[in-house]
Amino acid sequence: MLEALKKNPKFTPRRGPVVLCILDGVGFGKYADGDAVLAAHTPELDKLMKECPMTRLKAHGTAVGMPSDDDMGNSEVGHNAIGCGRVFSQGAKLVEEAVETGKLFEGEVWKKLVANVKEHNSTLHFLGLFSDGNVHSNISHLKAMVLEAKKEGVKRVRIHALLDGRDVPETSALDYVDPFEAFLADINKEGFDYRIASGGGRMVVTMDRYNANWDMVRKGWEVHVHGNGDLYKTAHEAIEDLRKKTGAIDQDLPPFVISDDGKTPVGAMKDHDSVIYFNFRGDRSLEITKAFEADKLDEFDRGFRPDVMYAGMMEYDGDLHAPKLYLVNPPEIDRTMDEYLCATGVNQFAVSETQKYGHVTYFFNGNRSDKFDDKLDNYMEIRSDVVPFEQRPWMKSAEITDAVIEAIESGKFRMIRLNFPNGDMVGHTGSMDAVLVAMGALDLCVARIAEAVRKAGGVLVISADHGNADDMYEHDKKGNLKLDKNGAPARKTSHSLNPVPCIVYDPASKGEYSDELKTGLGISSLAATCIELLGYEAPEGYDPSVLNFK
Ligand SMILES: O=C(O)[C@@H](CO)OP(=O)(O)O
Ligand SMILES: [Mn+2]
Ligand SMILES: [Mn+2]
Repeated sequence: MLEALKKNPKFTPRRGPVVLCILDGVGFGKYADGDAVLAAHTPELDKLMKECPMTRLKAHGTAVGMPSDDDMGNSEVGHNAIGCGRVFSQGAKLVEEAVETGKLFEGEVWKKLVANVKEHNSTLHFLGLFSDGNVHSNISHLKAMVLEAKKEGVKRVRIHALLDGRDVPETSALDYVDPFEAFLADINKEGFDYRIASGGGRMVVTMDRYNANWDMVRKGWEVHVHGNGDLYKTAHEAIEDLRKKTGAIDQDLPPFVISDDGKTPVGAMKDHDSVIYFNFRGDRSLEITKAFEADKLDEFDRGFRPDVMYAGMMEYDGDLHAPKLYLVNPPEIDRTMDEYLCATGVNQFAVSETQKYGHVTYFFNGNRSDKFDDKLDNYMEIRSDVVPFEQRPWMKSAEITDAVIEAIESGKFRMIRLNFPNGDMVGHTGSMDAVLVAMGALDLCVARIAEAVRKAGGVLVISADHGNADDMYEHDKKGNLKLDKNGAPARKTSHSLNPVPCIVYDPASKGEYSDELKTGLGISSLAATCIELLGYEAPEGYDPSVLNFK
């Protein structure tokens, strides 16, 4: 148990709660073209930004523990940093180091997985997100593992490729598949049998999160494990054909299976195979991990369940200890703000809809699914619709707002945190028109929350975990707008490298801190900011708050 937080002598807390509102994927754009945050009708946000103390926070690259400042931010690293008030080297960086130093291959788990296939003359399978987005995975880690498998004499490797187009350009799958096929062909010249065996778009198969839509996992299981699905000779052919048939962008392409003879899948899993799920990020790894590991599974009927040795790239959940075997230790994120507030007896409320529910709970608490205190931690999930979000860009923003206002008015909670997914989830669809509606809906919700905070005599901190809606069009390295084949702006579905706002709306302020907030900080400063506004001193080692006390 942590020690209780110390009272901050410079600040007496307000009568009402501190409300931390995370606008997922809402940053300050670099280019006016495609900046839906700038273009949308958002009178409330505009007013708050003009009238309240405000600063910009870094939300990408090394400011959130990514390997370099060329890496965009994402929800995991963002909410980890916001929730624990410090920056830890994150999965992308830890795995990169483990691969580069060779530590990954010296570990017990790698050795066991390889020994297993050598002993049984069975197959080593790799399953994961097939891109270099560095949000969930990096294909360079896969390549290094494939080369090491070859070096260690593994005869047969099968790769199950989840197509991205969400952390990388929306129709870039062949830019990864074609060179990889050439890479495998070179290995096979030396007498090995290494193949891509199945795949599908990441928003259709396997990578569901927070129990939003288990049918995605069932569909993935069918093609990766059983080899049941539409058969193609190569992944290249599958992608081209499925694009033609559906018009879908990569993340939404249907599943496919590779077969040489049009009957037998090349990579169905068998007893004694080894399986590595090579994504390092946990939210979209936990369900497929459960499908492989659980003795009893209620979510879908697995049919034949081969007795495989399964390992993840990382431990995805520190409370569930899932998966049982993993290759790289996760960051040791401790002393989170939620845990400190529990130790101090502060009643907390966290809410979002399904798509981001784990962001304000599991990610916020350092990738732990349990509460720190059953009484003081109050979490609410509002079920997300299972629809393409460009068709419902308002998502559940009104319902989240209702819940937040009820929590404020109840007077039960000193600290309230929420996540509005719209800027991000709609941003990922690439639809500018839908994002404009999403931002308009958010603005109405922010106005309602601000009013409730004012009435309750509380403080509202508005910020974000990374950008997305602020960068809806592709630009080249010189900053010129890229056009698609029809001459329209090329749509961008991924996150951005942009900073995010930090607005402090404190209508009951007595002027204890300056209107000029600190500059040059990252989103890890939000924890200390909230803790100070609650009337406590930030714990040792926390990154500084944005407040300049007088
Ligand atoms: O949808 C996701 O999994 C990621 C993008 O890969 O987005 P976020 O980090 O905002 O959750
Ligand atoms: Mn996010
Ligand atoms: Mn996102």
